[in-house]
Amino acid sequence: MDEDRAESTVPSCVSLKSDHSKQGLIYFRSSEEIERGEHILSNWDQSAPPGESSCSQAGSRSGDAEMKPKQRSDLQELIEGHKMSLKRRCEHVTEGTHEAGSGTLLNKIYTELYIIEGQSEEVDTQHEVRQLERTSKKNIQDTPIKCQDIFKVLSEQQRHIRVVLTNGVAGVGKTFSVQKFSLDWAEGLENQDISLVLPLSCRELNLIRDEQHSLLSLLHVFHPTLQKIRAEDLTVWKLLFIFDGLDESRFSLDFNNHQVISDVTQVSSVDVLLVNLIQGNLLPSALIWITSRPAAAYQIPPSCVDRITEVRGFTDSQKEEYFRRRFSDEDLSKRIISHIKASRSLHIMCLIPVFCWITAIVLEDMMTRDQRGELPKTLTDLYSHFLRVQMKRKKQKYGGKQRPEELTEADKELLLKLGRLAFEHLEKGNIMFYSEDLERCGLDVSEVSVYSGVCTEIFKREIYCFVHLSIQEFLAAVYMFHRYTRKDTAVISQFLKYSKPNPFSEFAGLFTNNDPVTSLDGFLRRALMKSLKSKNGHLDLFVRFLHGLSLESNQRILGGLLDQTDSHPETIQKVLNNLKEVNSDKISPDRSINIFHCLMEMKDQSVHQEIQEFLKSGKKSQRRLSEIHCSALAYLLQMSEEVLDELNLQQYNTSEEGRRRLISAVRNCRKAVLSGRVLSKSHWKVVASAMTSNPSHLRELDLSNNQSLTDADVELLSSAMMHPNCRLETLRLRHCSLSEISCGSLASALRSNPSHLRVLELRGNQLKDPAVKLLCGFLQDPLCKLETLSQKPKPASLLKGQQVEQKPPAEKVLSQRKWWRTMKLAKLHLSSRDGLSWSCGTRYRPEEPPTNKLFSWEERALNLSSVCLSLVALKSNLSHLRVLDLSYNMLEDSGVKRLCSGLESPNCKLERLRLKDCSLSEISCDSLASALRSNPSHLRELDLSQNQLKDSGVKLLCGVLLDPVCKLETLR
Ligand SMILES: Nc1ncnc2c1ncn2[C@@H]1O[C@H](COP(=O)(O)OP(=O)(O)OP(=O)(O)O)[C@@H](O)[C@H]1O
Repeated sequence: MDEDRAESTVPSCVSLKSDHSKQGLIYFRSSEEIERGEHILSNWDQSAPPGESSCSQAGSRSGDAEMKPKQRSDLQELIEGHKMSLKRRCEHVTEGTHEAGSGTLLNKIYTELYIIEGQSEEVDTQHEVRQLERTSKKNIQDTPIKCQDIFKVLSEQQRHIRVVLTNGVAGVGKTFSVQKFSLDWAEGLENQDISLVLPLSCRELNLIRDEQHSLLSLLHVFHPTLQKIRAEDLTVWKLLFIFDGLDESRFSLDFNNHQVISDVTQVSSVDVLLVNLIQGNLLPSALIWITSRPAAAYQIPPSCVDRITEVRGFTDSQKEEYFRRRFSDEDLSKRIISHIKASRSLHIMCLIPVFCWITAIVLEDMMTRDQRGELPKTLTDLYSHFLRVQMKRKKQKYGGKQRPEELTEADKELLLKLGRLAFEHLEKGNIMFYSEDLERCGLDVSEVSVYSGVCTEIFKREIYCFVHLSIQEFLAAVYMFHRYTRKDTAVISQFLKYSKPNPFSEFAGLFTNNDPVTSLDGFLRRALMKSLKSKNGHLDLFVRFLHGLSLESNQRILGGLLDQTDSHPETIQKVLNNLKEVNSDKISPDRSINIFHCLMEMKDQSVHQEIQEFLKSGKKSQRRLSEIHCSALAYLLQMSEEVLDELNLQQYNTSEEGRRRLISAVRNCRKAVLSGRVLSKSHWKVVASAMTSNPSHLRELDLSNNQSLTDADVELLSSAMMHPNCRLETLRLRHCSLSEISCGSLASALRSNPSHLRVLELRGNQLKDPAVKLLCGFLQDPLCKLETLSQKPKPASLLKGQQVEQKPPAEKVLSQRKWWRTMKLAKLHLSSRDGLSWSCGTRYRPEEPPTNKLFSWEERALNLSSVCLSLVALKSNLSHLRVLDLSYNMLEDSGVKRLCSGLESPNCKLERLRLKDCSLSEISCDSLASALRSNPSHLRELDLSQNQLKDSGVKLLCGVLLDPVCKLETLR
């Protein structure tokens, strides 16, 4: 691929530009092709479907009419010449393993990719490998789209698609898709309504980022076959510009503040031309396709994009097809496929095509030449073999006296320099580097290219980066492990510096003056701790490899690159024990899962087997699980094809830390009960990611009794609720001490995404009026179909009496004011909600008797809110409220009077009203009587028991009962 790309790099283009005789060669084509070109051009001119492109209608005809026959045939020749050139560039791919110039045919190895419309969340913030582990399952809700249909309108809802943004992690097949699309077009197979497909790699555009160009001259530079194209041709043709690899661009796109350019001959910088093209100022009818790794895609404002797609890599069947296509030897491909299927981590990783390529290289080499060796089962095995095969190829290519497996000192030096580069940039989170960076690590750019057997396969051109992040991580681990074996204290302590000399730390003594280098188990333990503290997991794979490299068997594969270490069985056992016992409190459960992966890299299967047995056994709650068991279980549950019905942390017999480690499994369950735990931000982040993942299975979440839930945590969960992927229907937040700020967050979530949440339980939160008022906001939603509005009863004795009477007059005034404020709110908010059980009162719990004044004051405030909420529901013209139970609340007569204004509303369909023990007097009976008379048709049950109604009050009610229209059946 790189060799083919070279044809389009500036140096080669420049030489073609200055030597026009070469163009004659390039433009050579057969007469059939010219004929076909004529046909295509006239076809497009006359029959482009209406609405496909404004330029294809108006522009082409006017241009066509004015065109002289000679001009026309020149243009057709130009298009045909471009097609031939593009075909030549795209039909071969060089995947690194091939000798220069002998690329494989793209069509031979190209395997259909799984591309979807839309994109998954999180992809940019999480480590890509772990991301893949999670997204490896196909989502039935995804809309797959074929590469060649990327600009096609596929449903009636869609309008003309002009700008497409395709996301995808490194090595997932974005460039291959671009190449396949271009080849199919150039061969006349697909998308023939497009006159010119113009791929422009962002990596190559970097080379002219300091130059000034017009769009026309830019095309001349990168597509020399189009030298003769004129400005007016560009405006009448249907063009497709493909900007491949936005993440590699070194220019920044400013969509807000830039020079507006609408003329293809106007000169400016590349970034300005790009922005104008994307915004449609320049060639508004041209189609634009941008591909990018997700982390860079944010540069394009969503308003400019008509369709987002994501290349997800290979599905399980596509993985198999890849290997079948790759090897003509059927038996070999069968053996490779069955080996991959037998190893879960390899199988998951093969979701990424570039990983399939690495696997194919290694397994082909081992299965065809080296029949004796054990086939790789872990990632460290595989990557060690990958490096070995690369070195072997280099030897075969350049010759040498020693056996291909043996490394010369120069080889070792080069690999370790590469390792240093990989390591230093990994620490900084960099995946791309420039020649200055190479030089800093003692790497000479020309030296790198001489070692093409190793380096051209590892590096891409121009800007340097490793073919895949995992290769960078592997080389970095090799480097760090080598430093460890050489007792390089400076580098090691620099790396592990976060917990340097603390005499009380668990690592005390590891770095003493007398013994400056740690033991293997101490070194690995500290590296693990460092990776566990990483926010985004950028050292996860690196530390997995470090553990894998501690095994002698892996060191051997690398043919003397690493000095043998103190890896005798006792030390290894110590490392394994450390992994099983490491304390990862306050660490993200996702990070903790990596501890289990480290065990697997060290080929310790015990924990995995024990958890498999645990899953098979029926007595799950009896078996005691250690923390590492919990991480393994969390991983297996998360990866399971089956979605778990319920994850209830309380049901597992383990420590608190063990329970916290299980939280990652929340991503693959329908109901999660995480109540009563002390959880930190990292845990809530996992819950939020479960709510927003694609697909999100979570329907019910019980977080009750989580006193550690902060406002920031509620905000995090609320914004997850606003996410379009979130399908949460029930959220229980009982006794979480929610503040007004938290209620504000919840309210805005409910308002912005009202369609899924049916049940919100806030009981026991001592919410005050302002908090309830905030929550009232979501009742405005016309979709809301509230059916039950209830406050949990509390013993009357606790609310009656002195506390209320003791309330100072000032508080009473305040209460009145609050009341009126909320009353106003009631007029504003007309709403209802289906199936939503609303409880916002405090529930009496014997262990917390409300003895202080504040408690009763809060109770009172709550009652006011309850009345308001009731009014809102009762008066709503969409009201579905049938049962209203406000028993045991200090409503008093004034509260009932206001409530009755709701009952009198013609919209009110209330059937049961319960006002038991609400401190009501005969005055309330008067209000209720007139309400019942004015709206007598619905109320069937009225409970006024345990109130001081007196005879006069009962008499008033009896008057209503005599009314023939009264439907009241039960009066208590
Ligand atoms: N559809 C495919 N069929 C066969 N092999 C593929 C396919 N897609 C990708 N590959 C393999 O994966 C490698 C990487 O693919 P590609 O360069 O297209 O990835 P990318 O998404 O552009 O990555 P990056 O973001 O790193 O540029 C290719 O060199 C090839 O070996």
